[in-house]
Amino acid sequence: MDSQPIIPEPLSANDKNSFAYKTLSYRLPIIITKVIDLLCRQRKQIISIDLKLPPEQQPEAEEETKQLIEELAKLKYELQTNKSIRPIVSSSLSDTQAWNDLLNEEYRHNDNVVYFNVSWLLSECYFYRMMHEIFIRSKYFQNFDQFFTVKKESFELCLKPAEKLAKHLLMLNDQQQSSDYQESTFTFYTMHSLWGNKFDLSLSCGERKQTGDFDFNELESKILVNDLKNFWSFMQQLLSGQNSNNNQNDKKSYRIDIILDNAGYELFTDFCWVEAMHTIGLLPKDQVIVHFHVKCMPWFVSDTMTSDIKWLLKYVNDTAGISLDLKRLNERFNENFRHRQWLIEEHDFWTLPHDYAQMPRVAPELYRDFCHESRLILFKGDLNYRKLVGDRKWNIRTSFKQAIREFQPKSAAICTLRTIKADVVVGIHDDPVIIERIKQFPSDWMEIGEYAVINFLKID
Ligand SMILES: O=P(O)(O)OC[C@H]1O[C@](O)(CO)[C@@H](O)[C@@H]1O
Repeated sequence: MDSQPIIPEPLSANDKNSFAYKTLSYRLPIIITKVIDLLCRQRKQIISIDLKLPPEQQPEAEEETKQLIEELAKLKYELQTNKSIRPIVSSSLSDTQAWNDLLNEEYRHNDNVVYFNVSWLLSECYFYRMMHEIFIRSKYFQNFDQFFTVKKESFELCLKPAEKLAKHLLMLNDQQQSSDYQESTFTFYTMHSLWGNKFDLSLSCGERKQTGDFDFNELESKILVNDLKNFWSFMQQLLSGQNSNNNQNDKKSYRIDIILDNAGYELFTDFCWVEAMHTIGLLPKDQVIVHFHVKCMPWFVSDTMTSDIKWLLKYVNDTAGISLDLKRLNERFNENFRHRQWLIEEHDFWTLPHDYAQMPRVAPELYRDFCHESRLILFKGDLNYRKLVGDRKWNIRTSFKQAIREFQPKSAAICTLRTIKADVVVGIHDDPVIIERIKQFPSDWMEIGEYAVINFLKID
């Protein structure tokens, strides 16, 4: 009899030794306290500068902040006292039905649906969704992004490395397309995009700690699964496949998808990755369309929304004192969007707590596009990785292919670039050297964002 692979249970804060437990007990309360604090201290600036409300509406909006603070404090209390996770009642958002469907499913299987007794994915996503609900229900704060200030300040701290990278990119030689040159450039920009994932502001509870200066030689040994070579071979095949197609009418005939993670410096490195690949001829601009997938609400503190992309482009363009190189590169990004070579896509799926193995069932149109239209799906960051592998208690030796289960888009390659910030990792080969090394790591090595994985998979 064929034995089915055993699917381990999801991570949950019901385990007091888990990072999920720490997250719900300590990190999320700190994050929401900072939002409350922001509304207390900066409500006047938020109302007049961020929301640009006319003077006659400002007193009423200021009054409304009291209500918001009360509701945020209540949400924090409900989390800390392990209250029930209830259906979403009054939202005007398009994801409400999907949320309530999945919660109803949860009530059927679980007779105690409270924060510390559901999967970590469900409790953490629900928390951010309910925080957003508070603002959505308000009169004046519906478009307020409670994390905008920290995202903005975090990028401002990285201007120097951004300028340096821009300078490098502008000097790339678009004529010199030898394979060695392409490979070393590909590696350099992939490393930037990978380690750019350290710029998440949720792990640091909103503290801006990173500076952007990375020593890639030193960091190489911290990449525990490194499928970069396979990723590189695929990029070459992609190009040669296109080149062998002599039919000029087939130009612009393929797309790639990047499931973005954090705004600010990580987003900038992601744009640099694509622009560098365009420049050295690996992703020729006249043949590829890049779909950037963003979140449609403030999410896990620093996740990218459409407004963050617009802010970045405008900020670099408008701010005096920023280097000419960075401004010129930014103009190229702008042009890519203007010419629709780069597209921004929003979908509710990315802010639902679903494991990506459920995508074929719950977001069939998205999955269909991935299967039929896309050549490469690049997943950035920790949360995307958690969702790909179902946020389950996998043995670290489990293969990536097994861990992603039903998420197997035919014809597209999948790549993840992730710094490890949650206690789930797969694909660590039985290499005794790596296993020995891991034994020497600090006990919280999966929680600190100091180690990384690059998984690459092409399903044929
Ligand atoms: O921005 P990323 O890389 O998805 O990280 C998200 C963060 O959220 C969590 O997944 C949960 O809080 C952390 O483990 C991680 O720090």
